[in-house]
Amino acid sequence: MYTLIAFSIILIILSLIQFLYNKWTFWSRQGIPQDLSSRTGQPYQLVDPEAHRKHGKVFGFYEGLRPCLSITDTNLIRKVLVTEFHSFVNHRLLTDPSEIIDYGVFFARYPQWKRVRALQNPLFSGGKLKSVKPMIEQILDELCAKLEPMAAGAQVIDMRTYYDAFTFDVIWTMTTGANARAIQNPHNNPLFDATRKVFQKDQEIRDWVVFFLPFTRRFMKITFFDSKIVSLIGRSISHVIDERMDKNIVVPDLLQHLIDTKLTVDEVLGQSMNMLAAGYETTATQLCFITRLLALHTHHQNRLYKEIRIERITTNARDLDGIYLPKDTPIIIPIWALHMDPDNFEDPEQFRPDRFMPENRHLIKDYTLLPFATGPRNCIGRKFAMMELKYCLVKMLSKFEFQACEKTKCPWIDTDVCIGVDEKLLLDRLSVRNRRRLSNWGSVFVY
Ligand code: HEM
Repeated sequence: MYTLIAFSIILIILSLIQFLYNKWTFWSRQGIPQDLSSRTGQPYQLVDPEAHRKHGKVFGFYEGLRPCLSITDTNLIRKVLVTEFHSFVNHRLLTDPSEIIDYGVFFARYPQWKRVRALQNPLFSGGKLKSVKPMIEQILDELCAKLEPMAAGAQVIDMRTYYDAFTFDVIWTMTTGANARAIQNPHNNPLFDATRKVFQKDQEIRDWVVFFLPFTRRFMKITFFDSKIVSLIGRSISHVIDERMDKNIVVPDLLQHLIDTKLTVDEVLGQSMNMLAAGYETTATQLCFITRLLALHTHHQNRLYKEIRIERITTNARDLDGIYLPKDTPIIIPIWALHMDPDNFEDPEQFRPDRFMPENRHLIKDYTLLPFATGPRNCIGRKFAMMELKYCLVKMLSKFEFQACEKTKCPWIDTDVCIGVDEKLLLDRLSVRNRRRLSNWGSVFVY
């Protein structure tokens, strides 16, 4: 009897080893280098370039049992994002269909994605962008007015908060037609606070479950975004919709456009939340990043950037240049590793904005510079974000001078730039103080 039990246990253990061995050799069996180190909780901008330096431009890794492919090979990037787009239409499944944000264009799956994307493209046309310029200018004036007394008073401020407040006020006004007044009141503003928490709270357990044990999510009722926070944001947007319906108010903003396109209420809510999530933290992070670079390289102040990863999953099982990819395999295009590859940019860690000037554009190889991705599913807010960034920087630089101090760190060493999981972004600090020799100019010290 005991012999039988012992034999069964050994058999189960051996089968399990065989099963795991099969799963975790998926890439090596195809001759693709594989990275078995734990990549959990590590900032992408540190692990991605290092792994690509070690394994080359294509390597595989595993999230739990699921094989994922990371690529910086420009030929494969072209295929995934553009020429063979139909096989890689969808983003990775992070949200659950029960979550309202799942209706949003970022999370929507084909063919639903095609419909909601087409409905929203007109919102980012040249004419529409022109119409939101005065709104951005007004919010920028509020930002400068808030910072000016601080610049005059040698006060230490948390500049990350003010950039967050600026981009939040802009996107909230663009979405709902109402100014959330986060710049005026950044520390006691439940809506702003809730939205920041979506990005800054400790996401580790959620990430772990979503990435490694996706099948347990329903059973454990774990959502990718904190449901209490998301429902507070949802209630605020619903309130605006109800008020408009009741009072027959028509405001020419994103929300109205969505209501007019006859989307369901849940779809309207999902799109609005999506815009808020996609349009606020990304742009604020860029502003912090650029401000730090400018502070460290004062000679460039008169005259950008960091990113997230692009992720897609395979629509069906298929072959990509001889690499077999099962259905739903995540393909990761680590933008940071791509931009930091010396094959693409000479001395990538040197801040040389000249390389992006029009006269040098021809030196940039195709598919090596992808801050907003490319192809049919690129960033819908690209032009809007560029306009907002340029306006903000021009205005800030006309009023203030960013100065580095001994605490100023190089952004890619200090800042964890990955989206959604980063608490360290809060440490991005600026202190503002008056510099007499620059007469009425303030100086912004970047930590
Ligand atoms: C500097 C700021 C920004 C950066 C670096 C950025 C970057 C990106 C990237 C890399 C993607 C993924 C594209 C892909 O998977 O191929 C994306 C998607 C998206 N972005 Fe942005 N973005 C920024 C600002 C904005 C703003 C301001 C908005 C809205 C007003 C926005 C809305 C979106 C949406 C809705 C998507 C999903 C598009 C889709 O799936 O069809 N983004 N963004």
